[in-house]
Amino acid sequence: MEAAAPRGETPATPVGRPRLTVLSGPSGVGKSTVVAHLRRAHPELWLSVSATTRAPRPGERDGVQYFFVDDAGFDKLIANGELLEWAEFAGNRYGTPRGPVLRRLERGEPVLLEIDLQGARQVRAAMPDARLVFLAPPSWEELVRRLTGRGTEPPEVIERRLAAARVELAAEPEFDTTLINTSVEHVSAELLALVSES
Ligand SMILES: Nc1ncnc2c1ncn2[C@@H]1O[C@H](COP(=O)(O)OP(=O)(O)OP(=O)(O)O)[C@@H](O)[C@H]1O
Ligand SMILES: Nc1nc2c(ncn2[C@@H]2O[C@H](COP(=O)(O)O)[C@@H](O)[C@H]2O)c(=O)[nH]1
Repeated sequence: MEAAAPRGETPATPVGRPRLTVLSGPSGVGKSTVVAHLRRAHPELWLSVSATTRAPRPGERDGVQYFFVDDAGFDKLIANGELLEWAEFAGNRYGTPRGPVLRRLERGEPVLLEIDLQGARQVRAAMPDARLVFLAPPSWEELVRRLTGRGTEPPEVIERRLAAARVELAAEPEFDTTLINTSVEHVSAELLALVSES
């Protein structure tokens, strides 16, 4: 839900100004699937490409899904202040390159980030105007089915991701809006409406 500005105060985001939307939610809920569906229909919608120390999955390409870097490369990004936010998630580090995000916001273009809960919290602290959207599964059983069915992680990594998922699900009230990913088509349309509205 959107917090109303206290009486007599200007809302944090002036009407008509595009802003930063953060999509978060437990691993396997369908964030990438929903964003990919949305961007097939709206290729003009810009999604930040994160840096990560995770190894590429089959089919993933450097600079497309992620910028794949080693630990030393990630350390350098942090040391140089090049990340808007970063977090360790299930044994790997992930971070949002700061420059491209700020340049687009300065040009008045909407920005979409797909990041974990820790990152969402950092963005909220740094950019209070950001809209935080939580993507929730229809049920815990369905989340486990999706994460396992994706077939991209070994069982011990799935366990770590499910442990993180319990923490992320408990943090849902921190978000401005919750969307339930029952249907990719339906939830993509809901997300588009949120990203497009100012
Ligand atoms: N609405 C849906 N109904 C059924 N399956 C879905 C739905 N949305 C996504 N999936 C499937 O769930 C699996 C996980 O989706 P996806 O990889 O997009 O999740 P994610 O939230 O991006 O995960 P991660 O945070 O680990 O990157 C995929 O196999 C995808 O096809
Ligand atoms: N805090 C950040 N989290 C990020 C970023 N990019 C992706 N993520 C999140 O990491 C997990 C795992 O992703 P996966 O591709 O290994 O499945 C997931 O929740 C992503 O949303 C980032 O830049 N910062």
